[in-house]
Amino acid sequence: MLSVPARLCVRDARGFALSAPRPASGDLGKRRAERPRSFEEIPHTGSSGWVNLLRFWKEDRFRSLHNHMEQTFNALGPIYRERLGSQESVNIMLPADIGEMFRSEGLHPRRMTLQPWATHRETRKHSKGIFLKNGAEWRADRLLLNREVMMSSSVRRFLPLLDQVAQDFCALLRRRVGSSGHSLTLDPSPDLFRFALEASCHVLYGERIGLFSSSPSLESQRFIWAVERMLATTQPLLYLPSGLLLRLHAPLWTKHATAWDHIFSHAEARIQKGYQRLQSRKSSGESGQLPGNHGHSGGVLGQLMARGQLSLELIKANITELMAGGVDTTAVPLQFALYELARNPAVQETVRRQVRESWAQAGGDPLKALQGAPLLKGTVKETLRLYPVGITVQRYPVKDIVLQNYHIPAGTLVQACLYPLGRSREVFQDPHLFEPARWLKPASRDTGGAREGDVGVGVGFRSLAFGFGARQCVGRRIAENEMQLLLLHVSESWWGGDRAIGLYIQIPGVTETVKGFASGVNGLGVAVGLRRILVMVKMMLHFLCF
Ligand code: HEM
Repeated sequence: MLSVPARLCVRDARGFALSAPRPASGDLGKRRAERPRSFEEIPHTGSSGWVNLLRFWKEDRFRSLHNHMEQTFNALGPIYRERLGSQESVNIMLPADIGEMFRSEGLHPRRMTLQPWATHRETRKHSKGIFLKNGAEWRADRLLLNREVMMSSSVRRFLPLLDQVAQDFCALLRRRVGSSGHSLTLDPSPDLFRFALEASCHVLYGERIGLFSSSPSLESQRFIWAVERMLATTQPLLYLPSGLLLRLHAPLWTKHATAWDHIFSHAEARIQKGYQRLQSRKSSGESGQLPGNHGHSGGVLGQLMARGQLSLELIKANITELMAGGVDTTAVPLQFALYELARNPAVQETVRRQVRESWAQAGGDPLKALQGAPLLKGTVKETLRLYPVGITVQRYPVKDIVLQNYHIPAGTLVQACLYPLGRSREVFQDPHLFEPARWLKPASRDTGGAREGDVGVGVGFRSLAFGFGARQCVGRRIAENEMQLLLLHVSESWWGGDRAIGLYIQIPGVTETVKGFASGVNGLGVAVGLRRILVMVKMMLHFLCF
């Protein structure tokens, strides 16, 4: 059996770690028994705050951040300090410490502010939504939004909308596969971005914007361009002083602000339409919900307007943030979920079998179909364990706490680092394996083949991709269901044909091309990618010549 030394890190072809980051301090139990040490004694990375920030301003920010954190935990142990710009952060990775952080988050938990977004709202005199607000103001809005997107009654309302988009997306893929001779190799990321945007618009506005059509309207094209540009410019702006760039009229800032302006005016147009519809319904004596284009509720926007508890300005602020928060966050893990399913044929087969049975019994009801296929939820959780989009979950504890026997004063920025947590052997058995069944409850494990001693046995704070507690991701239910429904229809679409129909997933930067969703008889197979062929040819030449 291959054993990995504690400080050695094995990586896969994409540069993601296969071995777990291991706490360097040997005897944690012994250290806990000692008197708490001072904050200054927490191991420090030593580099300056601005150097740390600039290090992450790379094309692949996620990977560089993940690798940096993992290497630092390997070197310094399960807790370390570092400067981020002008503030100090304490980074942790073990569930017990993370639990302690959340227990002291207070009634109004706080995260780091996304400064470019906040500067845009301040300069344009727009209200902030829950993403950017704090304190009692945040809580008041958040409770109203929870009712529209987190409660099970709201899930039942938006599930058919998501299902329709997922089915249309798969029909589009099938057509494309069909017209290219029963097999298609694609980089799924631009398509998934469109899928996520179409799904968000349907749920939030109750409106389809036609992104799957071969010629989307000019308005939709402008909108997708604005969302793409806003997301692309947010990343570099995180490491630069937005206020200064604004004063200098720097092109980067102007692009960011103009993209936001467009997203806001898109929301405003929908609000005006909704308002007119609401008024005409009221004047004709009807009350209650707004009908959307497809006979549904007019989306979350319609619900918020019909209830009338948030001002139109606050509705606009929150709807715009929900739109911005939900596109990349689902598109990226979906790409990795397809990739992992494609390169793990046995897992894919198990998921597909469960999906088929459940879909057949559900009679077209998406809620029943998802309930009968818990491996879909496991697939989403497992993907987010290995590829967390959030990188860290942050809190400023409201009281002094002790972590790893170090004293942390109230108000310090503490960050739970999701990637080292998800790949830690202290926390997960065989963390490098993609096993959706590890998240099943013991009773339903038989179908999924999980192993004894794995997750689900009482230790919390391991699945934190959506954060935790009162401030956890408000779009969580939308995201989970959107991803599960897409995987359901993708799995179901390519089942059981006599002829091999293949969707080949190819992600730039990933060296192997993966053959996915081949015929139902053969399941998935991994195709040999170009780079690997070149390596094999080189090896053969080597043996032939020498
Ligand atoms: C896989 C998809 C997603 C992931 C992994 C994700 C992750 C997160 C995380 C980690 C947080 C911070 C939670 C905390 O501090 O405890 C968050 C907050 C938030 N997310 Fe998501 N998110 C996803 C999808 C979405 C979607 C689809 C929407 C909108 C429809 C959304 C809207 C928001 C908003 C508005 C907040 C701020 C909530 C608050 O501060 O009260 N997210 N998300």
